[in-house]
Amino acid sequence: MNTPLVSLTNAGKSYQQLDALKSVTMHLNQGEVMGLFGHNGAGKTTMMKLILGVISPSQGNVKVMGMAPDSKEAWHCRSKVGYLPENVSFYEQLTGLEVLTYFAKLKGFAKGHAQKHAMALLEQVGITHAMKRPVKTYSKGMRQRLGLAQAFIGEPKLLLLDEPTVGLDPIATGDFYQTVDQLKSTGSSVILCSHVLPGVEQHIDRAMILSTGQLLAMGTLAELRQQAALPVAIKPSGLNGSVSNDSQLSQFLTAKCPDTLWVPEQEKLNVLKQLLSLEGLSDLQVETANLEQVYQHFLSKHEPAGSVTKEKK
Ligand SMILES: Nc1ncnc2c1ncn2[C@@H]1O[C@H](COP(=O)(O)OP(=O)(O)OP(=O)(O)O)[C@@H](O)[C@H]1O
Repeated sequence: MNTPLVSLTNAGKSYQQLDALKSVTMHLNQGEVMGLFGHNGAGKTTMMKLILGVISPSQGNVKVMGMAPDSKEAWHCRSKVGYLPENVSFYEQLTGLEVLTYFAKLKGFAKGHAQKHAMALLEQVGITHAMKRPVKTYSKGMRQRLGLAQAFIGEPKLLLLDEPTVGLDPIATGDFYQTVDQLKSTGSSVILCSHVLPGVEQHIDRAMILSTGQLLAMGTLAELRQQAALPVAIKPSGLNGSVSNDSQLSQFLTAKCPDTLWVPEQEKLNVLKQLLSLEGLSDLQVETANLEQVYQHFLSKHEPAGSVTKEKK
C-alpha cells in the first residue's frame, strides 16, 4: 500500500483555553483531492497551518511526505508544497512578473528559469496582459489569479488552497478547477477549503466537515450521503394520481411537496421499478442530496458555531 502524502493522527491545536482543532485523524493519498469544509472559525486554516508546519500540534502528530512538517529535516519537502492563503497579499510596488519570479527563485528556480516559469504560470491564470504592471493596480480577481499562480510554482506535489475561487469570475473559476483536475492527473494531491459549495463536488474525491475544531464527517460524497441517510427525491410526471392511490408509494409523499417522493437510498431501486411499471409515466427526475445538503445535515446535528469560544473547565 502507498504511504499517505499527509497524515494527521489525533492531531490537535490549542490556543490557551481554545481548542482550535481537536484530535483529528486523516490521511491524504497521492493524487487525491480533499475538500475541507466548515463554518468560520471551524479550524480549517489551523489544519492547513499544521500541514504547512508553520505551527506545531499541541497533541498528536502530523506527517507530510513522511516527515514532521515543522522539523528542520522537512526543509526540502517545503519546495514541493504550494499554498494559497485566504487573504493573499503581495509586494504592491512590484509587477506581477517580478512577484512571481521572486517566489519562483525562493522555491529554488535558477535565475533564467524562474522568469520563464513565472511567465508560463501567468499565462495559465490569464494575466499575461498585466504582468508588467505593479500589483497595486490589480483588481481583486487578478490578485487572486496571481495568488493561484504563486501556489502552482514548481508543480507542487501537495497544494493547500484556502478559498481559491473567492473573487474569481465564472470563467476563471472553471479554469481553476481545470488546473486542479490536471494537477491531480499528474499525481499531485490537493486540500481545498471553500465556503462556496456548488461546483466543488465534481472536483473532489473526498470531503471533510469540521465544526468547532472537531471532525464531524469524512468520506466520498456517496459515503457521506449514506451516513447522513438523506432521502432521494424522485419526481415522476404523467401519472395523474396513481402514486397517491398506491398504498406503498404514497407513504413517500409529503403534504408540502405532493409531486415528489422522498425515498430512503436503500429503497430507491424498488420505488423506481414500481414507478416504471405504472401506466402513463412520461418522465422521471431523480435527485440525490448534494454537497450543500450533506454539509447542512452534519452541521445541524452539531452544536452551534457560536460555542467555539467555550472555555475548558
Ligand atoms: N493564533 C491564534 N491565537 C488564538 N486563537 C486562534 C489563533 N489562530 C486561530 N485561532 C482561533 O482558532 C479557531 C479556528 O480558527 P481557523 O482560522 O482555523 O478557522 P477557519 O475554519 O479557517 O475559519 P474561516 O472560515 O473564518 O477562515 C478560531 O476560533 C480562531 O479564532
